[in-house]
Amino acid sequence: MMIKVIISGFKGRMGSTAVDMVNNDPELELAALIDPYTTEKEVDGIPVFNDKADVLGVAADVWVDFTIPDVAYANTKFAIEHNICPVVGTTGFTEAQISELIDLSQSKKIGGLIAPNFAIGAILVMEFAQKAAQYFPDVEIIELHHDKKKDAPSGTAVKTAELIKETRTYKKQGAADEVETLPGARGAEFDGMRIHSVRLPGLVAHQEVIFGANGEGLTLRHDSYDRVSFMGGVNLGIKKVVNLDTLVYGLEHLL
Ligand SMILES: NC(=O)C1=CN([C@@H]2O[C@H](COP(=O)(O)OP(=O)(O)OC[C@H]3O[C@@H](n4cnc5c(N)ncnc54)[C@H](OP(=O)(O)O)[C@@H]3O)[C@@H](O)[C@H]2O)C=CC1
Ligand SMILES: O=C(O)C1=N[C@H](C(=O)O)C[C@H](O)C1
Repeated sequence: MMIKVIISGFKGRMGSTAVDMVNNDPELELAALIDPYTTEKEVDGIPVFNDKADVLGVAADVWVDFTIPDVAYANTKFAIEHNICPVVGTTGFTEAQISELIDLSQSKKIGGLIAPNFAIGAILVMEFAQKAAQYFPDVEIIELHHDKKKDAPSGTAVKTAELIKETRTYKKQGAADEVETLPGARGAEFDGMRIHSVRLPGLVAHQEVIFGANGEGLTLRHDSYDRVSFMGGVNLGIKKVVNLDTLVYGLEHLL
């Protein structure tokens, strides 16, 4: 069965890469493209809309979303309400939003995926970090991204910290009497861990999870050098969600 895909945010860095991925897979077909500002009415015969409500006349199975946080939350809700399975890469969802969307998907029996990172290497780093944190409770996360990124910390860093929290014995890190002589010097705090965000031109998406203990250290690092690194995960997500009856948070649930 051909899977019909809507891509919201199709003119962006990730959305445009996803358009190429769908066009190169004979099992997938573009159903519609969404961007709020474009004046184009179609691209290569695919209808283009400015508003999500306009896609309702289009037959579609999956809604791929690479937009911005507030828009992505409303889009995901809209997709589920209209029986379209969301595959969402947009980051910045709150815990409350994710749990509300999971409940909604279950009440409608609609599959879906919210994945802060679609690259297999990034998923493995999260898994390894979760294991390492059982033995190394002292950990700092450094995420490094291109300087056009709107949200900080990255969704991947937040998800990594959430997974570490599940296995790490709580500890507030650093000296009890440490003082920031420049505010922000110690980064953001998540459950006693620190997360640092670097933004530089030339970078794509990178993350280090650094563990320290008496006389030893362990560093896990992942690099996305190209946005094509995310496309295997997006493709897998599209093909899996159509057979699910719940939304899941994290690509690891589908591997
Ligand atoms: N899960 C993953 O593996 C990955 C996730 N991401 C995440 O994906 C998101 C997008 O990243 P990226 O592609 O780099 O960002 P871009 O800024 O390149 O793309 C976002 C696009 O969404 C458009 N947009 C804004 N509002 C709407 C709307 N209401 N409807 C449809 N489109 C809209 C923007 O238009 P305009 O620019 O005109 O405002 C822009 O074209 C971010 O949240 C990022 O963190 C990124 C990489 C990998
Ligand atoms: O904005 C990006 O580029 C990326 N965003 C995601 C995030 O916030 O974790 C995934 C990846 O790191 C690239």
